[in-house]
Amino acid sequence: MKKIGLIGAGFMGTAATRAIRATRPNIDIGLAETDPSRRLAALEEFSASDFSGNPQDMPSWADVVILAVKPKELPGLATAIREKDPEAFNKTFIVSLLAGTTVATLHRTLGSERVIRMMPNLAAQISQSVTGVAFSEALPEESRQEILQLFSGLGPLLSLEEEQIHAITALSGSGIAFALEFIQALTLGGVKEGLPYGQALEAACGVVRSAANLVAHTGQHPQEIVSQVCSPGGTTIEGVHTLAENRFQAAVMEAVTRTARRSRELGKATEEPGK
Ligand SMILES: NC(=O)C1=CN([C@@H]2O[C@H](COP(=O)(O)OP(=O)(O)OC[C@H]3O[C@@H](n4cnc5c(N)ncnc54)[C@H](OP(=O)(O)O)[C@@H]3O)[C@@H](O)[C@H]2O)C=CC1
Ligand SMILES: O=C(O)[C@@H]1CCC=N1
Repeated sequence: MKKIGLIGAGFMGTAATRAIRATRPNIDIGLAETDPSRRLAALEEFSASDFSGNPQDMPSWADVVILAVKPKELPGLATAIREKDPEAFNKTFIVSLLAGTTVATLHRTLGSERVIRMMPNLAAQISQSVTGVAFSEALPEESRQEILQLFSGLGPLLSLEEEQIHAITALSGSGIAFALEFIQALTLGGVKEGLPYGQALEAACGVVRSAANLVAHTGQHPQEIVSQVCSPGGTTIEGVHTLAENRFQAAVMEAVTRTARRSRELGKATEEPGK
């Protein structure tokens, strides 16, 4: 695969394209973007070909087209392209990053079965996204492997049943924001206790990074490590008690559940545009 097309050079499309370019420096990139300043920035960053005025020509040019517009933009975009070339989307593989939008909706809206759903997060741009992948059943194994290889620069790719994409959206696509909220809260706590903001932020980032690394390197259950930190009658148990009193785990679990629910709602809305 030598050419990729990007429709929607916003936060996520750009992050994914950066990751692919990092592993394949010689790949050709084409893009279509309606926002003029984003278009210029992305054309420059990727030395890309501009398909913004003729997006219907992108699918026959690119080996893979990455769809990275907001879910509500999909019907208008697909109609505009298919009015000019009804077979456009059959000429390439389509990787959709759209939250909620199902493979079945993509089939129907694009008129092609050569579709793949991916749910990355913004850490793709540093090759550290945990990305859920669900393939159209019509896609042969060889094509699946080629796609996984092409997108390997985003970070770990998890092949999932399509229904599980809602969960990975909540945990990873959106979940990175929850982790960042925690980092910010930890930082502000440090500031309240007298640390300068910069040092508190550095400490908070370091602690969260090291906690994740400890779980990965030791293979221990997080709760086991927590119990090693909590000296009887010591400092940590005070903080752990405070988190429990404030229903910290329940709040995070509820955030994941409601986010997954919203992903399902977006899926329904793109199934039945206008609702
Ligand atoms: N942000 C994230 O962390 C993640 C996002 N996603 C998914 O990625 C998709 C993009 O999200 P995100 O990057 O945040 O959104 P952005 O709004 O940052 O980017 C989308 C871009 O697409 C442009 N656009 C809209 N319509 C068209 C069109 N017809 N042709 C070309 N360009 C168009 C928009 O321009 P304009 O502003 O002019 O409309 C905008 O610049 C969404 O579907 C989202 O669900 C998935 C995982 C994580
Ligand atoms: O908030 C959103 O809808 C998108 C999808 C996952 C992350 N951002």
